[in-house]
Amino acid sequence: MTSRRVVIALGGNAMTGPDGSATPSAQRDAIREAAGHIADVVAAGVEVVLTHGNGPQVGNLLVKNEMAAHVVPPVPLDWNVAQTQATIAFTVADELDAALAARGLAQRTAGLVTRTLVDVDDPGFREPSKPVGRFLPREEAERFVSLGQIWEDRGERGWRRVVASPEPRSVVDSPAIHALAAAGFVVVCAGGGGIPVTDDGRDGKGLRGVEAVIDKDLTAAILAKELDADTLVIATDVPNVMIDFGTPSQRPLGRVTVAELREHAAAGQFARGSMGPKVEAALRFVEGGGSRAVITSLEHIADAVSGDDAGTVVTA
Ligand SMILES: Nc1ncnc2c1ncn2[C@@H]1O[C@H](COP(=O)(O)OP(=O)(O)O)[C@@H](O)[C@H]1O
Ligand SMILES: NC(=O)OP(=O)(O)O
Repeated sequence: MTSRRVVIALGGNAMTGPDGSATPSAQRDAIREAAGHIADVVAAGVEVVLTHGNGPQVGNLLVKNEMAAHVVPPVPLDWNVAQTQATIAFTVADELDAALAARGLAQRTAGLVTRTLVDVDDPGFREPSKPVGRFLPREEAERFVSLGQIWEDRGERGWRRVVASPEPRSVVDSPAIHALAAAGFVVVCAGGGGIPVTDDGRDGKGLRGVEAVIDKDLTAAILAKELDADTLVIATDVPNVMIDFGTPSQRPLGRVTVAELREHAAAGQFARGSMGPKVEAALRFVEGGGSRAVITSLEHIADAVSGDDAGTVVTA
């Protein structure tokens, strides 16, 4: 099977190196590796629209802002999201253009600063849930909690700061993404779930950025639907979604229907803040009329696009 248009969502694991370090060189190396796999998909004749996470990067920018607040004016979180889109998109463009050229392809990459519409009264503003930035040991995290920040125990790797994360409603810049893809560009867009904007409370004066970080997998599901993609690929660091993850009875899910996967989700199989949103995004895309969604690791994405034998494949 060959797909006409595919949306690929790159997870943080694919962009920051094996230990989660977000140094420029670790990011560059990880993106170079990802670019090779994405170029293989393009080389198979598929139109690719690429989106990506920004959790580590936006959390780090937030810290820089706060630390330098007495020296230069701090900027709001939505500005930080925009800045991560720019940095990641240009890095992906460099690496992907090189990988495309190495495969003899004339196609080029275009990055687009992208806004995502959210509701101003979304409960996600009142109950922060999106993990960003670095992991810290509990004692260090508690120091920041005492300063008013919200941190959460993320298990083995330590504690992580969480910020507001409203539900994405629509991707404001979808028409521009569609135009660039139709013109033959591999488009990098809606990074970090998109810059959250609302159209409420401005008396018809247009959109306004709001301080939050949207889940990129949930935005990817909307983007794939709005672009009429036939497949949504969510690329992370595990080849399959697992049932009973991390226990002796763990087993990989291969092909699965939305009804089966909804049952597993309702039974609490998928962790909030990691596999949970990926599964939810896959379900929403297929339930919304998309033909299939695949959750798999980077090295399997070309196989996941060309057939049904790689990764966890969700169909109606
Ligand atoms: N049921 C599950 N099946 C597979 N992986 C799971 C499951 N539950 C939690 N995970 C964890 O989810 C991780 C992927 O989520 P996350 O780290 O947020 O990905 P990314 O940064 O690539 O978007 C895996 O590395 C794995 O540790
Ligand atoms: N914005 C977002 O979902 O980023 P991560 O995928 O890096 O968590």
